[in-house]
Amino acid sequence: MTPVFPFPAIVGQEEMKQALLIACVEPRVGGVLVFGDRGTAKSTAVRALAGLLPPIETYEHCPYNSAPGSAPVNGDGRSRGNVVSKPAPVVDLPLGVTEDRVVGALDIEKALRKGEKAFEPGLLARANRGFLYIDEVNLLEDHIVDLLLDVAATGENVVERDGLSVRHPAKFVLVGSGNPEEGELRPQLLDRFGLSVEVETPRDIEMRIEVVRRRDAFERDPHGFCAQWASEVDALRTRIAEAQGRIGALETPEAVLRRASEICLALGADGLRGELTLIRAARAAAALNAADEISLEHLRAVAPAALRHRLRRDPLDEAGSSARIERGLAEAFAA
Ligand SMILES: Nc1ncnc2c1ncn2[C@@H]1O[C@H](COP(=O)(O)OP(=O)(O)OP(=O)(O)O)[C@@H](O)[C@H]1O
Repeated sequence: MTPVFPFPAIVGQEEMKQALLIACVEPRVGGVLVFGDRGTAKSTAVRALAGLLPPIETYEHCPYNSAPGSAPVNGDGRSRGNVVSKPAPVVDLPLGVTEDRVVGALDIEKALRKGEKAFEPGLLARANRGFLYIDEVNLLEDHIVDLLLDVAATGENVVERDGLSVRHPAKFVLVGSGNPEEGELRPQLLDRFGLSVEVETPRDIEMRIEVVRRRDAFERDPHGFCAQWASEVDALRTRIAEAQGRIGALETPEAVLRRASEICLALGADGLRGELTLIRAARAAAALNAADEISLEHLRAVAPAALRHRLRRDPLDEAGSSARIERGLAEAFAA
């Protein structure tokens, strides 16, 4: 099997990498949106994520990636096989996918052949305990995005139709990428993604050369290239695992809570998802930095990703939401 391009070998694109790491450490931040130019390592980064998460223990033939010792989903009597260790799943959701394929449906073949009412699990089952990736999420039908966001928020897929009543765990981090020139997401959907990052084609010539050099080295000898990066991948994997262990004990000082609300008020963010995400993301950033508590610096570092998609459009401000956030943050932190 050809290995995937290693995460730490991605040149630059720091905000995207940081947002994905935060989602690994704290999946409750909600999904991550990665919008920007084509060919800027968006899908490369998502595929590399699997290599950063600890493998999952599950049953060999379990389509839901159930944890060992858990009861079979809906009392399914099929043999699940032995417990094995598998890489955390990264499941692609293709455009034009049907709702049946996403949530699962009645197994027609079984229904016709044996008259049995069995459930054929969908992509949400396969993504359990991993990542669900939608390239060109802005081109996906709204009702599918809506459904995915619901399941991502609850961690459970409930199917009630065709005489079926099935409920199974579907805990995954949703990552959507797209190019805004090809269409935008409705604001209602935007707001329900936890973090949103912008990726741009690097203008720095050294950076561009480094991208080509690394990609070329990877394509010539994928195994050799991955071996060269193995210690960095290991170090990052350990950092994530340690952050996951540390995050529950992190304190949130009053000053940080207050500043988060002040920033959201000053920027006019809609609703309170902004504050909630800001604090969760800052806590994950602090855990990744092995800090004892969340600081104002952590808050500042994650604020653009947590808030840029939650600002009301201002038709008179041509600078765009990223520039508005930077201005707002500069004012909030100058105080
Ligand atoms: N910063 C980078 N570091 C390493 N490789 C990069 C970088 N930017 C682009 N690449 C390389 O460019 C190619 C295209 O990247 P990728 O397929 O991830 O793009 P994408 O952003 O998902 O684009 P699209 O939206 O068109 O699918 C890959 O071979 C990838 O390795």
